Amino acid sequence: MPDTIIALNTVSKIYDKKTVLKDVTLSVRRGQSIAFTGHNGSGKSTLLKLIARLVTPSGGTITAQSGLLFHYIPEHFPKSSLTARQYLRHMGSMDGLNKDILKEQEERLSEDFFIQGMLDVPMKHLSKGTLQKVGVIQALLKKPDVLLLDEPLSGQDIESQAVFIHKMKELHSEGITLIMSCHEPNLTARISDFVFEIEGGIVRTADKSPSILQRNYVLLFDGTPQAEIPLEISHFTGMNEKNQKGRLRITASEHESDRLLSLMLEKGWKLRKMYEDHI
Ligand SMILES: Nc1ncnc2c1ncn2[C@@H]1O[C@H](COP(=O)(O)OP(=O)(O)OP(=O)(O)O)[C@@H](O)[C@H]1O
Repeated sequence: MPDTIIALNTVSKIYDKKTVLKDVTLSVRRGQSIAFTGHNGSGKSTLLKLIARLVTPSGGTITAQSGLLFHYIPEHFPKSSLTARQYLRHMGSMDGLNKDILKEQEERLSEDFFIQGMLDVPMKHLSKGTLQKVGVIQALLKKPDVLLLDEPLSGQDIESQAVFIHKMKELHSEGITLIMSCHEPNLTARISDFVFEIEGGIVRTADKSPSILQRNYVLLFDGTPQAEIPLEISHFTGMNEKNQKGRLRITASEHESDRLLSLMLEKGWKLRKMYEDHI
């Protein structure tokens, strides 16, 4: 296939005589966003590690276009005494970034993920969700061609998930190839072009249910002193008036919610809560 950058051909992985993955054949094209779902222990992490070349297959072949920069974000980070800032500076300089660019990237990305206040805390004291954000920030200091993420949404609160989904969509639109594992089918449906399910060592395509894609969400925003209501959102039907506490409640379709979130964050609002509208 012309745009194929990674190809797995009848790949298997056996651990201690147990077959975890069997005859996996799939190809990944440049710029695709792919998710693997499956029960605990089904082999999602193993498949990501095989693609990242962190483990070797027991059978079959994995080929990748030469010169691609891969970044892999594990599900669990080692607990380190380094602060997040020290870790990011160290990893960024290993990536060959100069000090000024590194500082600018670190500031911008930590703002995007709302972790500015935690950059000087030793990583051993950070929560799983915050460590995952540090991992994503590190992976984006120098943009990779392929970003592999193991369970990036687990351990994140709803606000962080929304920010994360927004960021992944942005990276996808920039042409970065995204390959992730995820437990949450409604979240994978929002980020991924293709969802694969792993069961009994077999990898097969899973349906992206259309009903998932037509949900409505209620978004509650807190205003900051500079917050303004973006002109572009005047057509949103479920919008109430800014109340005395400077809060705003807006209902948006699944399709519109990412753009709405992006516009509101740009205009100085903070997402307080987001939930599915069942009415
Ligand atoms: N290094 C290893 N040595 C032996 N067995 C392993 C090793 N790594 C993974 N396994 C086994 O392979 C199977 C698949 O593990 P894997 O971590 O890939 O699953 P997963 O789908 O990512 O699970 P989870 O959703 O819990 O993260 C499990 O039975 C696991 O115990």
